[in-house]
Amino acid sequence: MSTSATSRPSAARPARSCHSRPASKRRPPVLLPLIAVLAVTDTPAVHPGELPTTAYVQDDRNAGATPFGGQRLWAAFHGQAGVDRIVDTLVDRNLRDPRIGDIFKGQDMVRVRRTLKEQFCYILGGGCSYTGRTMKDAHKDLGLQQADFNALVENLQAAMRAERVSFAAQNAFLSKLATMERAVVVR
Ligand code: HEM
Repeated sequence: MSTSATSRPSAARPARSCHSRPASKRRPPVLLPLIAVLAVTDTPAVHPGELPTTAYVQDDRNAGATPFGGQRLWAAFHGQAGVDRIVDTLVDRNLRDPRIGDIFKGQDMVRVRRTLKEQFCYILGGGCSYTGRTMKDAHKDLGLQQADFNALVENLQAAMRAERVSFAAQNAFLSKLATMERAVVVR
């Protein structure tokens, strides 16, 4: 078996390492600032069937409310399966609703469904992470009015009723969402 001449550093052209350059000629460490910027602006992964969004910092606090402690609310909403049904009913009702349906048309409803499920699970104490944008950012270009907010709340109440969530649990959850009104509605 012959040894290939190319596998050895040639005597005429000794192998070079960047560390052998004098410090003054080394390339500037461009990767370090790039990594620092990415850590702050954090481009979230694009999930299957969803459109990319502009970069934002992912944080559970973007959900807009702190989670309930314990498992009481999570159980009252029938866990993940119950939350999935409620969000699907809510989104379907919103899309069919003549008062607010047009606001949702043409939006990335795959993403809205997914992030709403995460947000509800997070707030209800189901232990999910919320990966979406802040309520202010997500709604800033929609020009939403109080009447739009009220229509969505009505649809959510109907979805929770259909899931047979107790009125006490419905009201506890609605009180968390009420605090987001200022971030969602334009005044
Ligand atoms: C407390 C009430 C509300 C909550 C908790 C909520 C929650 C959310 C969430 C989690 C998202 C996705 C965020 C993301 O993409 O990162 C979203 C987006 C959206 N929401 Fe809401 N929302 C509320 C009120 C409303 C109302 C009243 C309307 C209209 C009637 C509305 C219309 C939309 C639309 C159209 C989007 C998609 C925006 C886009 O992708 O640019 N939301 N909302």
